[in-house]
Amino acid sequence: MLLAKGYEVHGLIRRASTFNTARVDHLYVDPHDPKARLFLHYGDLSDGARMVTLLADIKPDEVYNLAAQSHVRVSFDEPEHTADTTGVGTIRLLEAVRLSGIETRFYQASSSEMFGATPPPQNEETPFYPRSPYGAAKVYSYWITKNYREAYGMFAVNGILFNHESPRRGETFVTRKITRAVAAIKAGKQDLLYMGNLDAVRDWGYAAEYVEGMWRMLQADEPDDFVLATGGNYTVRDFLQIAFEHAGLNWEEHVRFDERYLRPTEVDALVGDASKAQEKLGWKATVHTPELARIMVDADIEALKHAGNNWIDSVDLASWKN
Ligand SMILES: C[C@H]1O[C@H](OP(=O)(O)OP(=O)(O)OC[C@H]2O[C@@H](n3cnc4c(=O)[nH]c(N)nc43)[C@H](O)[C@@H]2O)[C@@H](O)[C@@H](O)C1=O
Repeated sequence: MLLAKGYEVHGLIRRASTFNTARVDHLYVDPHDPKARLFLHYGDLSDGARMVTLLADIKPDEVYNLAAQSHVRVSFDEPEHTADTTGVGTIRLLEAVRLSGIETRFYQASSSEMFGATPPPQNEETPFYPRSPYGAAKVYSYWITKNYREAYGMFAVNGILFNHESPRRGETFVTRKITRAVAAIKAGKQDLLYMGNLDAVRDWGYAAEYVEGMWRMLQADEPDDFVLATGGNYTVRDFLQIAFEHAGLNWEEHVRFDERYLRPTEVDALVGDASKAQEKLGWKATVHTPELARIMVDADIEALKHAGNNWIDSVDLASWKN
C-alpha cells in the first residue's frame, strides 16, 4: 500500500490530497476507507493563508504534518530555514486548522532527535535535550501541538518516531547511502564509500510499519503522544557490516572516513521503548534493523537493473495481507 514516493510514506488511504501534488507520484487508494487525508511534505508550510483555503476546501478528516527540513547535518548549515519549516511551519498549519474551523485530526511528526543527549532507552516520559537546530525545531513543534490540544481541544497528537527507513529513504541519510553504495560496489560501478561517525547507535525500523502506526494514532479514542521504535540497538558500523555482508562484500575494504560527515554536536544513542504504543494502539514493529538492511540492499540492487526507468519497491508485510 503506497502513498508517496519521496518521503518514505506508505499509507492506508482512500482519498488523499497534498499541498503540492507534484511531490506525490504514487498514490494507493483503499476503497474500503472513506476518510479524506491531507499529507504535508517538505517545504509545504510557508503560506499560512493558502493553507486555510486549502483546508476549508478539502475538509480533510485527518492532517499529517510530515513537512520539514529533516536532515540533521543540513540543519547546522541552514539553521534559520530549518527553524522556519520544521518549527514555525507547524504553528502556521495548526493556526490554519483552527482558523478554517474544520473538524479534523492532526498528526505531528515529532522525532527521537528531540531526546538528543538524554541516554536510552527513551520513551514518552524521557526529557528532551536536542543536539541540533533540527532537534530544537522539533521540540518547538511538539510543544505547540500539545498546547493546541490543551488550549482548543483539538485532536492533535505527536508521534515520536525513531529512525524509520525504506528503499524510498532519501539518498543522503545513512542507511540509504550505505545500501545504494553496496549495490553500486557489487555491480562494479563504485569502489569506496566515505562516511562519518560509525559509533552512533540508532534504532532503525521499517517506515511502512511506522506509517501504519501514525494512522493508528489518529484512529484512537483520545489524542495522545506515542513513541514508535523497534527497541533495537545498532551502530552505524553494525549497519555497514550487515548490509555489505548481505551482498557478499567486506565493508572494511570499501569504507573510508571523511570528517565532512561529522556533526558539530552528535546524538550518540537513540533506542526507543514503544511499549505504550503496543499497549494502547496494538502496534509493534516486526521488522528489525538487520532485516531492514537486507530489504534495502535487495531493493537497491533491483533498482540498478531499472536505472532510468520507473521502478518502486513493494511492501511485503504479513500484517498488510488481509
Ligand atoms: C529520527 C531522525 O532520524 C534521522 O536523523 P539521523 O539519525 O541524524 O539520520 P542520519 O541517517 O542522517 O544519521 C544517522 C547517524 O549516522 C551517522 N553517520 C555516519 N556517517 C554518516 C554519513 O555519511 N551520512 C549521514 N547522513 N549520517 C552518517 C550520523 O552522524 C548519525 O549519527 C532523520 O530522519 C531525522 O529527520 C529524524 O527525525
